[in-house]
Amino acid sequence: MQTNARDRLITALDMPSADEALALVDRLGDAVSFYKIGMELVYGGGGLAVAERLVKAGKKVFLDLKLHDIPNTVERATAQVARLGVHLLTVHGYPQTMRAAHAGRAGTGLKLLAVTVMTSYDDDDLIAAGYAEGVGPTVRRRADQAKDIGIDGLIISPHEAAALRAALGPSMLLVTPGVRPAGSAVGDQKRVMTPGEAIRAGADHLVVGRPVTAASDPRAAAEAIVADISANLTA
Ligand SMILES: O=c1ccn([C@@H]2O[C@H](COP(=O)(O)O)[C@@H](O)[C@H]2O)c(=O)[nH]1
Repeated sequence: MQTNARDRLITALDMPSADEALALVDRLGDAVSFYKIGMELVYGGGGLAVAERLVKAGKKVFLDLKLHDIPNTVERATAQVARLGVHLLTVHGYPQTMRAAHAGRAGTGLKLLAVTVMTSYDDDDLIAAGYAEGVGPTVRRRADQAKDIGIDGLIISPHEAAALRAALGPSMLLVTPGVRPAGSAVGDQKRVMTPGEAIRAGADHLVVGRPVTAASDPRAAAEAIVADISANLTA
């Protein structure tokens, strides 16, 4: 588990271009030590180069590609991602996919996170997608399967963190998007908590995008989140 409050915050660099992403990184300076790079920046061009540049600059990088394909493709793609030197990679929490990614990262330092149920989903969304069990049991099933396969951590919402921490123990990394500082817009997220609540629930890392990237003063927004994390780590 990470004890440094600043390293608990992962800022999502959801930006359309490498230039805009790097300008934000400059603005955030030492307020942010851990970045998430996802589909927008990768598909917009330059996301993987930004990832390598951040790693060289001493930042931690989480590549949020949410891999899901046939096992051969997932295994080989994971092995390629491991060559970038990033710290974390997401794959969807399906057993076949998780096993393939686990094989693909063998012998590397890359850690894998399994996406359980997207934080923009509630029970009705899952049922509409054909999963009649709802959020809680589906997250738990995927979490247990991930642990059995040897996956390092989970993408969950803060709402599931306390129960999973109790069930899975301290070594499973619990990474929670769906984090909103008090008073900030929830947007398309449905299972949310504040940074302090998420930390108290047992999350290791909080993923925060728009509350930082869309803030008029992103550095101040990041510092306020780190302060909330810090206050609740020591409480
Ligand atoms: O279940 C999930 C999985 C991934 N995400 C990603 O986290 C950030 C959240 O951004 P906000 O702007 O703070 O909502 C974003 O990059 C998502 O792709 C998630 O939200 N939920």
